[in-house]
Amino acid sequence: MSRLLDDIDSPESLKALDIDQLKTLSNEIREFLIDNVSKTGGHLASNLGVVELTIALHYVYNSPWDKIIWDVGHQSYTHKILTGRKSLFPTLRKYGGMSGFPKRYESVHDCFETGHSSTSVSAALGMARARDLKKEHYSVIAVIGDGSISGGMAFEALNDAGRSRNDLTVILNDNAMSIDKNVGGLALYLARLRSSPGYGKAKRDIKGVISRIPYIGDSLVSGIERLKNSFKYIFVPGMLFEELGFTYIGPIDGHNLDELISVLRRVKNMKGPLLVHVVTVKGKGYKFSEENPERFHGIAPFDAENGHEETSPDMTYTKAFSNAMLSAGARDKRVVAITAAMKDGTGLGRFAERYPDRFFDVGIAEQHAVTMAAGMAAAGLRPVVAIYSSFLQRAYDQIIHDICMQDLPVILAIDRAGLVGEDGPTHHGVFDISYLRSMPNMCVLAPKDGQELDKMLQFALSMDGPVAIRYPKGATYYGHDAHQTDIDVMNWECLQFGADVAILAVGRMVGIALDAAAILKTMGINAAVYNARCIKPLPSSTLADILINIKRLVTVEDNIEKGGFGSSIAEFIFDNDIKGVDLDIIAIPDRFVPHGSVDKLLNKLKMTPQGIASRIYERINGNITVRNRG
Ligand SMILES: Cc1ncc(C[n+]2csc(CCOP(=O)(O)OP(=O)(O)O)c2C)c(N)n1
Ligand SMILES: CC(=O)[C@@H](O)[C@H](O)COP(=O)(O)O
Ligand SMILES: [Mg+2]
Repeated sequence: MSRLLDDIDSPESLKALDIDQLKTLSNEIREFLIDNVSKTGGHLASNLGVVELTIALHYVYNSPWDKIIWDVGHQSYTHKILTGRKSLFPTLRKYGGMSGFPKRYESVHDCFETGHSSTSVSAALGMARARDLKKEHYSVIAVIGDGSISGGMAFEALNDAGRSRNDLTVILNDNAMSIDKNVGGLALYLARLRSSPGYGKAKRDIKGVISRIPYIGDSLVSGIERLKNSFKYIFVPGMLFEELGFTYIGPIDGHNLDELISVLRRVKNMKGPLLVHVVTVKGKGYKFSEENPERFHGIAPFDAENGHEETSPDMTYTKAFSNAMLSAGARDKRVVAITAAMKDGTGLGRFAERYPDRFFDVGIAEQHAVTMAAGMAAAGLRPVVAIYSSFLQRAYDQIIHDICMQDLPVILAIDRAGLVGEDGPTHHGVFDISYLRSMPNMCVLAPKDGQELDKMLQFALSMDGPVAIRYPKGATYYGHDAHQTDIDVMNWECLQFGADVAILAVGRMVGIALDAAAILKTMGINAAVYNARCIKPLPSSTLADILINIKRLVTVEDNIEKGGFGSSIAEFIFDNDIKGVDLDIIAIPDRFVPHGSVDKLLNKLKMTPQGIASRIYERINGNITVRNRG
């Protein structure tokens, strides 16, 4: 049977449909999303929740003339379908395939790239101001979730936009969920709006609100009564958003296409900063994701019939951290755990259950999480802030100003360090070594396996200053079975002796370096391999000892080459005026790495055992121009 979806390849083709057809289309899109994401994996629940909203936006507005900005961008799949990318879904998040986030290179309809949360209102206000300065005429719409609107940047932007005279529409997609249940005062406030006993009051006060709208389309200006009757939705005065300077419209049922389209048609003609509050159900239309939106937020391939995911690895670094935190919490009552809306992603779920009083989910607020931890440390607690590497970039200044400058004992547990794979460049955690090692007082550690992670956490909790422990997404390393019970966290571990070259490897790259050394052996090259678990401070006497015997060093790290671990070795050689050393830094090159599986990306970057072995072989044999530009 033919589907309406088969003929939809642009917003124009959508506009040819009537409302009943749009409803049919929304069902077809849901089936399409479930079918495709079950095969590729991806952010299913958020996308199922915005099918009608996305249809209504493209039905009413004229993208790419009008600009639609998707906050985080993880919910942009229907937007991608409606803007001509349906056929690319089998390639979703695969190397060379379609990104899971808006990308300007993919489509003119992706007017602004996202991935990190809470950026859309700032970007939209920027576009609106540019439009007005250039005397152009188009609508700018930011679509932001109830989780993302709680982020500091979103508040800053609302504060600015609310007082501006610029025309701008913020669509608040409220599903009461971040990845987990949404937290904080704003979430409670939105819950009150949703249950809306204030409807009656709103209706009484509507006249006052309308009088504050600077301009309403011609047909409406004439009669407030007519407006009142024709708007089934509500203007609610005296609320937070109104006080900030926005005209608030809502709450609207985000799955009712008639209502959405009629509201957006009117909103399109209104002036000034507007906030349209749309209520949706995360995971809508698929039993398993409605029941369990957390699990279907970002999911690996799964069986669409029963919702079962492909099996995940037994022991990940995240699970090792989770275990280590349970033990740390039992040992020391001063240990507290903080997450910025990533409780399960960072493995803190079990700590939260076991020690609810010592667990803090602050919402999508990395800056606040870090400074709050500094406050806790200053007041005698031992805070562990677990944040993904790329999201921690948000808190760069807070780490310097609030933690390092006061030399406070805050532990940064940095998950998803290195390449994360399918989420791509917005999420790869490849900058943390560079920015953390430049901070005075900061100690930077990287475990090669789960056992070291545990020891590092214990060590960090015994320290009086800041410690960052960075570890990657995925299965822990098992290859090296000679586990030491007495790990000297501040020193490197020699895993293999060899006289021709010393490979100094960091974290996940240790196992890969050992495999590279095995390949080199078959090529007649004896490589020493060191687990460079302490990145800062460098264990200078160990490094100096290595350099007495071996003048050829290769560093291997899953961090950007500029300013990373390899750079610190170059600085050491330079600072100590050590002559005759050949240093090769194998790291992420100076460009953004696309999405794709971690294995595929490492392969492309020639950071696999074979790639590293070949590069070392060629360098030793005279061709020193080989770089990892893959
Ligand atoms: C700066 C930053 N921190 C954390 C995340 C991880 N993250 C992605 S989506 C999400 C929840 C967003 O909730 P909401 O905006 O309500 O969208 P929903 O998933 O409910 O549709 C979080 C915490 C992120 N992308 N960016
Ligand atoms: C959209 C977003 O930022 C998160 O959902 C992220 O994709 C989670 O990554 P993990 O799947 O590695 O937890
Ligand atoms: Mg939400």
